[in-house]
Amino acid sequence: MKNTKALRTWLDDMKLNHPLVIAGPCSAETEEQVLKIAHELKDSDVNYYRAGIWKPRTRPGNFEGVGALGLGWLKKVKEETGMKTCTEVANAAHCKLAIENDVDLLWIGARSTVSPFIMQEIADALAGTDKIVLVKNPVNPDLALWLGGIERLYTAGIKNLGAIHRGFSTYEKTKYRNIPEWQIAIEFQNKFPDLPLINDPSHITGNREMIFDVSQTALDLNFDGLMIETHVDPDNAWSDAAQQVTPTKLKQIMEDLKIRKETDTEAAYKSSLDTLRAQINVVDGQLIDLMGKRMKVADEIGALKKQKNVAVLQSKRWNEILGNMILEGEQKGLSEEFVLRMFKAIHQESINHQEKIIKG
Ligand SMILES: O=C(O)C(=O)C[C@]1(C(=O)O)C=C[C@@H](O)C=C1
Repeated sequence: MKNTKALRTWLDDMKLNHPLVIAGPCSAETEEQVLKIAHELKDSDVNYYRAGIWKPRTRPGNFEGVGALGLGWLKKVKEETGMKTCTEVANAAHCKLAIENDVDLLWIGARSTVSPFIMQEIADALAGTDKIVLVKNPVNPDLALWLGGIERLYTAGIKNLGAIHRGFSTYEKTKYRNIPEWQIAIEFQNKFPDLPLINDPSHITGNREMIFDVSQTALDLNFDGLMIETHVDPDNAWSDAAQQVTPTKLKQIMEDLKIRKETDTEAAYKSSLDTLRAQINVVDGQLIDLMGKRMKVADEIGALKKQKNVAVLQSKRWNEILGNMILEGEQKGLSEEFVLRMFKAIHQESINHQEKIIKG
């Protein structure tokens, strides 16, 4: 699968003057709830009305969705409000039912994207469809697996494709429910700049207070749209209560978000940007130069250790360096997370250099 302009035809054809918006409840609970939310979202920027009817849950015993019954409710949403509809599909039977019931857009959840067998089953079930199909990132931060899933659909003749970035699972507790790892979304765009990419701040944050901030970051990073879970009574939602917003709040978020343009043609802007980018080029060159110098010193330490048969890894010394660098970084406005990541990478390269010498 190659990047082509044709990948974004379905989105371009919508001729939107704002990001694509998908909103609606995490789960369809009752017909009344589904219709009430839909009516409240009818006259807004929302392009597709979402409602999960088959819900993959971490543990058994939780509400797992109303099932096929909800498809009739989505049909009613379309009849009564004119809004297009979408839902998650996770196997061939779901795909068949969703298509039969004229759901307009289907998405594949993170727990399905991880499984090539499931992705192939879904691709075969949807083969040749002109429905829009969006693929959420797998739960683990694996870009190749994400793209591989999309490619299975493409190969099955599904051409109206896109991706949803919903963040990644971690063992450690963070302020996010699923950490965004924005770097993966950036790499995604580098590989497929024309494949529509939607952000799902609801699953990234797990917390309605953080949804605006993550949505703005997504727009600042050129995302094409947002999927935001919306409920008339979020606190009493049957699933994911903490991350849903009310329709009124959603409208406010859409109003407050700043939509950035790709670039600006004004001469003064271009010239200032060129000057600053020239400075960045110089500093980047210095960084590489310094890294090269640091690794030469590491090589010398490696040679010394080889003579005396001393281990490469020296945890005490390394932890001292890390502690000092975090403190120094803080004074220069660098986050602890960044300093840790950077120095862990430097340490690994230093170890690789010394390993070459000690084994040589
Ligand atoms: O100080 C050492 O012993 C080194 O080998 C250097 C260095 C480093 O790159 O700073 C590399 C490996 C050790 O684990 C600790 C530190």
